[in-house]
Amino acid sequence: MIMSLRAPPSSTSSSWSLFPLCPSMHSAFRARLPLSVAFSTRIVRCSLLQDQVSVNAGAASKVSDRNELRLGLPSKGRMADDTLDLLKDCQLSVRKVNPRQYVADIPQLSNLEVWFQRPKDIVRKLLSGDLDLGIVGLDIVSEYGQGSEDLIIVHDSLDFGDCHLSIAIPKYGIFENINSMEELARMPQWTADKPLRVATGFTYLGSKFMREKGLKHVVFSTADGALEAAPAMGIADAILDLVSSGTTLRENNLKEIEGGIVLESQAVLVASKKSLVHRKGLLDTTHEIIERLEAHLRAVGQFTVVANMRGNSADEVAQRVLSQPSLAGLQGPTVSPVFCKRDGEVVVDYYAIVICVPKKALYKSVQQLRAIGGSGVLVSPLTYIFDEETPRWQELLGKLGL
Ligand SMILES: Nc1ncnc2c1ncn2[C@@H]1O[C@H](COP(=O)(O)OP(=O)(O)OP(=O)(O)O)[C@@H](O)[C@H]1O
Ligand SMILES: O=P(O)(O)OC[C@H]1O[C@H](OP(=O)(O)OP(=O)(O)O)[C@H](O)[C@@H]1O
Ligand SMILES: [Mg+2]
Repeated sequence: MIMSLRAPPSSTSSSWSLFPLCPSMHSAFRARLPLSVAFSTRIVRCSLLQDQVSVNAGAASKVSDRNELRLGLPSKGRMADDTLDLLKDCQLSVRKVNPRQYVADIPQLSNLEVWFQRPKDIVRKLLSGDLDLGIVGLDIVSEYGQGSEDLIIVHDSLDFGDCHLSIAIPKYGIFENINSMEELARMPQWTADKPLRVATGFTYLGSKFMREKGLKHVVFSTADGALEAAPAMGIADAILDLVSSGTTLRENNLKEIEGGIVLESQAVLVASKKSLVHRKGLLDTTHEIIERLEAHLRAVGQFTVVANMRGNSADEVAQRVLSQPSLAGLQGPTVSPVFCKRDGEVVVDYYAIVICVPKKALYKSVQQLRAIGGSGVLVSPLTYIFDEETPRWQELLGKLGL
């Protein structure tokens, strides 16, 4: 059964009504089975006929007195493997005894427990104080964090899980000539009695976005996957879902529209602010994780290039190298004399230059090196670039007021 979220009468209220939505029984259920959901607290109360059911979706946010630090990682789904691969590349391999065990550790980080959880539960548990750090998509942080000030994005671009959250509508029928959010909002079809039906797993972001775009009459239905089928099944008019290659939309005769992107997302490292401030050792561990992530992620896009160059002095060679736009390196070239023996004497005819070059600019850099007399160009991958203090660490301290 699909559940539907209906906007409250007042657009400023954070309360929504949740109705079971089954095409044939929708209105009957709507009239008889109201369920009220208060998203602003972590307690979800459902009143179903006479029964009172109370579900505690997480303890009130507090810093518990446990000593171990806790990092939440996705237990399944497309992010799970990429997250473990990234940590491994940062020399932070996760040691997991067996695949069904949900707790693990990272030998390099003592006193840190790794807990495998579904991405949305990672965010919930950060808010409830049961986790301190987590790696999930920004989409999940934004949807389930609901703008909480207790969540701090420590690293905002881990370079995987790239996608965007976007509105999509059918290419056919009444939507054939609709190509922007403004046009969608102006359609006369959407009224209080017959609102635009949007299928999504992102009801918090969706309702906020629709309000911002001026769509007053909207009703959301949720499902756990394959949302792209909803319009063709007659269950929804539009969908709000993640898009990466666009293939799923195309294959289901749906299109994105101008102004319809709610959020650009990729994997992020997120932390509980309370934990960072109060939990002993967490700030140091977070610093180490940021440094390792940055060192790896900066290196991924770069090659080390070594070349020999004839010259009269290191200064003169440096001048030549710096005259080329693609050869500046990180801070400038390292230029070292190459000593060789001629007629019994040690002489310097050549200088070795070492620079870092963005992978995308490699061929251009080799051409520029040759143009200024470079030869014997050696190219090798870079594993880590540890710079001076990372800007992200300074930013984090700023956000914590430290
Ligand atoms: N098509 C996509 N391309 C890239 N990243 C995506 C895509 N879809 C989702 N993501 C990112 O991966 C995260 C996990 O997605 P999701 O929970 O859908 O995993 P999954 O592998 O599809 O498993 P599930 O079966 O639970 O849907 C999302 O929150 C989002 O950040
Ligand atoms: O733009 P694309 O590259 O086609 O990717 C988009 C699809 O990927 C995700 O679905 P997923 O594969 O996770 O399946 P699901 O709906 O079962 O979660 C997302 O929900 C879209 O359906
Ligand atoms: Mg999915």
